[in-house]
Amino acid sequence: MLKLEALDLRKGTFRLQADLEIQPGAQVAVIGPSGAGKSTLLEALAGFVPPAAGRISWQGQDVTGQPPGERPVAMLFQDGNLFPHLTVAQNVGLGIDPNRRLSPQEEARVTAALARVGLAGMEGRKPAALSGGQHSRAALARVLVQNRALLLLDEPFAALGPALKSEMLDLVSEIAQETGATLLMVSHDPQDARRISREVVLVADGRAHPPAATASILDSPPPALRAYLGATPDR
Ligand SMILES: Nc1ncnc2c1ncn2[C@@H]1O[C@H](COP(=O)(O)OP(=O)(O)OP(=O)(O)O)[C@@H](O)[C@H]1O
Repeated sequence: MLKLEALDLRKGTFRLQADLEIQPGAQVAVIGPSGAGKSTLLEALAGFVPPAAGRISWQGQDVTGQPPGERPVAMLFQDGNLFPHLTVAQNVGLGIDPNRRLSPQEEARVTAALARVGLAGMEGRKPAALSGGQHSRAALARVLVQNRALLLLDEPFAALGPALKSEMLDLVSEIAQETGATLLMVSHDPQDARRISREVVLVADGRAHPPAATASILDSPPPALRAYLGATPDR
């Protein structure tokens, strides 16, 4: 499991604390008011924000001091971050080797990942020749080839229209189930949480709270979430 013990994260005067556990294979939505620390939490899990105190462990192994590349973590960002001068296959290959020197087996992994996300035959295209949804799929393939146990998604599909977003969420959820990966997804849309997550980590009031059942937290939100949800078109 993913275990955060007395974790204390700082960014300037901002402070976020966390004491929680997430079971392997869980698909958890991370929700909370703007500026509450959702991205900070994911950045700390990925190794980009060294904690001021506390411990992060995965399957009993302390990863608190591990550099990002050595953690069992792959992260998908909102803009997908594809390099415009590289082909789709080259962009995905970066997930395996930043220098893009791939063995034939690794090339085959890239091809398989592209097929899995519905981009078979588009290996040689440049990102400019992809639609928004295809862009997201390529970015997801790059995460897939990394074969990491923890997938962190920071509002990855916010720029897509509702139908496309639902399609991508379902694809991510299916892939996570197939690979057994544990999924943490920041979202501003409660419907995203309802769609793929049975559990929610609420980040509010300086704390990332232990996972709670999605339906119960969204149906009767705690005060810290109520005002924020009131502004969203959930109900
Ligand atoms: N470099 C920094 N120095 C000081 N404070 C920072 C820095 N970066 C972010 N913060 C503050 O840290 C807090 C948490 O930011 P974070 O991006 O994690 O929030 P969030 O919940 O992801 O917000 P949003 O939903 O708006 O994306 C915010 O109040 C922000 O102003």
